[in-house]
Amino acid sequence: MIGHSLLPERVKCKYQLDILKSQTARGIQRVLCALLWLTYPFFMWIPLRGMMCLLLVLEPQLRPVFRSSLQTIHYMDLLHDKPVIPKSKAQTVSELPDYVSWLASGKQRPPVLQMIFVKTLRAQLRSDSRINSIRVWLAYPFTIAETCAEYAAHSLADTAHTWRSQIKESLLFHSAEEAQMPLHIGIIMDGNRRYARQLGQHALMGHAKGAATASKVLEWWIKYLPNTTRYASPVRPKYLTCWAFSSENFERPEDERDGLFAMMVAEFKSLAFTSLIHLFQIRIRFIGGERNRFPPELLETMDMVEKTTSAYDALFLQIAVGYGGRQEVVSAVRGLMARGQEITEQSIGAETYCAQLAVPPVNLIIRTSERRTSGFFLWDTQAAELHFIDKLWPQLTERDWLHALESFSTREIRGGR
Ligand SMILES: CC(C)=CCC/C(C)=C/CC/C(C)=C/COP(=O)(O)OP(=O)(O)O
Repeated sequence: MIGHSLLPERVKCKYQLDILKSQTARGIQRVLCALLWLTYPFFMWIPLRGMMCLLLVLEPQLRPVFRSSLQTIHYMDLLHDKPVIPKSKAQTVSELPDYVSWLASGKQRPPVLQMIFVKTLRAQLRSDSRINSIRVWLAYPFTIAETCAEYAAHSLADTAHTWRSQIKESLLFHSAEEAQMPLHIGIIMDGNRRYARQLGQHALMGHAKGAATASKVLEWWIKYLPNTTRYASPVRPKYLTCWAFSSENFERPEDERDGLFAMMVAEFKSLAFTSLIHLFQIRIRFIGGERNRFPPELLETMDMVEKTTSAYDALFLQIAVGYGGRQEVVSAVRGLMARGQEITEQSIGAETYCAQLAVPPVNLIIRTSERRTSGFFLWDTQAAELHFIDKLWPQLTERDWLHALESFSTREIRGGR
């Protein structure tokens, strides 16, 4: 429990995370939860709606107890002991179903019982008469059956998917020669809003799903890194850069922008407490400009994450926020002019974010949903290979990631020679 030891004492005792260490306590906890969820519809006759809404609001706080994973810290604002909820103007009762969807759109698929609860509650919140409430109650067994069937189908699909990936992985990485792998991968995450729009949801729901995909990508990056745990040859540092927020994104509607800021705070804090980061000694750094346009809380969080991982040097994760390719070149040139230095290819090249952080130029850019680079590492991508995926970012799968690596491994890279 690496992440657990990093949590502040105040948080550890308040959220009783140590209960998760005991198998028996966890078992009892689960039985109690199951009893609660199963008996809850029978209390329908009592005006429980208010209490259920309260439960919903408390849910992010209860999540650490219900979920046996430190990923739960994901939505917690650890510094202030409160759940992180995307800000939306005047949250009224009529908007609660959206909030329910947001809760259900966490990083991982919620446990089956919780899902049944969310579905029933959503139907109840929509029911405007006693007759409709009774209908929801009568439909309860069907909701259970439907959700269980959905979960079974998902588990089967997941198993098939894992097998497929494992076969593909063994073909790629266990061949006689070592596969040609990119040293530095750059990712442009695109399509979150379109994904939400397709589902008739708020843009922030798309971003929440996008953030979940970003953490899966981190896992895949590590999982398929050759020369780490599986290979005997010496470990070479590897680099991953994710473009999370561009200079243009500042112009998004206020509620979306503020929601994105809140989500980034939660995501970045969660990164600092993710075991993977500490196990694989990943150093996290933020690149980009226009820091004065970010809220102080986000700046503090970025600072905290950089400090927490500053001693690591095995793998390097760069997160671009407030980044624009032209802005990067302009600020490099301005820096040179301010110091009275000559403007040459070499001098500009030495001023880019990559050069400043001693990160090699990008070898592979992966972008979803669009076929352009939008100025991503304008200066440092001259020799980069491009891989476009015709899917929206939240739809990216492990198979797509493997396919990108496989495609890179088969390219003939001559670097202009
Ligand atoms: C840990 C980590 C890296 C977290 C990042 C959080 C995250 C997912 C940020 C992405 C935000 C963004 C502007 C995506 C682009 O989709 P879009 O809104 O432009 O979608 P559209 O093309 O459909 O409009």
